[in-house]
Amino acid sequence: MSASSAFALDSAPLGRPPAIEPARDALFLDLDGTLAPIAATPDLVVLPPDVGAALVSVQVALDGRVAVISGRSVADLGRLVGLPALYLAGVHGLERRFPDGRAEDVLPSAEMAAARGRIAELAGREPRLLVEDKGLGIAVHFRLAPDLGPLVEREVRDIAADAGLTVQTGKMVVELRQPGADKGAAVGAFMEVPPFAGARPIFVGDDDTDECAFEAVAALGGYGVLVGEPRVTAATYRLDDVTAVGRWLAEAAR
Ligand SMILES: O=P(O)(O)OC[C@H]1O[C@H](O[C@H]2O[C@H](CO)[C@@H](O)[C@H](O)[C@H]2O)[C@H](O)[C@@H](O)[C@@H]1O
Repeated sequence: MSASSAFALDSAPLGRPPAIEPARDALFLDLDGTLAPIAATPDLVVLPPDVGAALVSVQVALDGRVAVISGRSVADLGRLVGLPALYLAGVHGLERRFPDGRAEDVLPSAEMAAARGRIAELAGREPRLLVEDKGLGIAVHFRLAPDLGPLVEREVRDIAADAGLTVQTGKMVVELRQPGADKGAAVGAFMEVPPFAGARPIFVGDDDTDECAFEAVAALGGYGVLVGEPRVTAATYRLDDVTAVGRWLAEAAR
């Protein structure tokens, strides 16, 4: 995050975002921790029914200018969200999907294939770790073994440095992914084409990986909404939790 966009929390607490303006806004939404509460493992996550309903209504209200931008793979997002008309970016922006089925993905690299073997070796040594292979990225989850966090971070950083890959830290997870995109770039790419071009972008997210997207929307004349506890962030507003996100989305559709 650039120093100019970081907020000193004690001097500038973030307020609730204003109402979405359906004729003007485009929405970019993170999934875990934003549209769905954090769970012990990725496969236990479900979209709360009220959030799912709000997502459908806001998509109609905004004439389709709604995208989910996540660290998960687009295949996983499709399964979790199940809305065919939704725009998707997966693996932190390395994959993009359009409602007409078009795909814009970074090509898999040999470096990623080599790193996969070393991650498997780490997981073999530490069976309490959970490895989520997303193709263009691999997440090593230590939520079920928090004491392994420092070891995971050290080893994943070593593997990434050797292979020229990118490290992404998150909530009880360290991820390795191919370079070439991030969530900010994914937002920027969607904003260049219809139906997003010309709209005011809003990004809603909870995690470290969302900060570059908060910066991207601010640079395009929009704003970011941080979900969760106050912290230093490039977002302009804040909502407490997934329930508050669902309510705020539902208000736009009334
Ligand atoms: O960009 P997001 O949609 O927020 O995805 C970020 C990562 O989310 C998932 O992991 C996180 O959520 C899990 C389920 O609540 C939780 O068990 C884990 O500890 C969190 O890190 C997902 O599994 C990752 O692939 C995403 O990159």
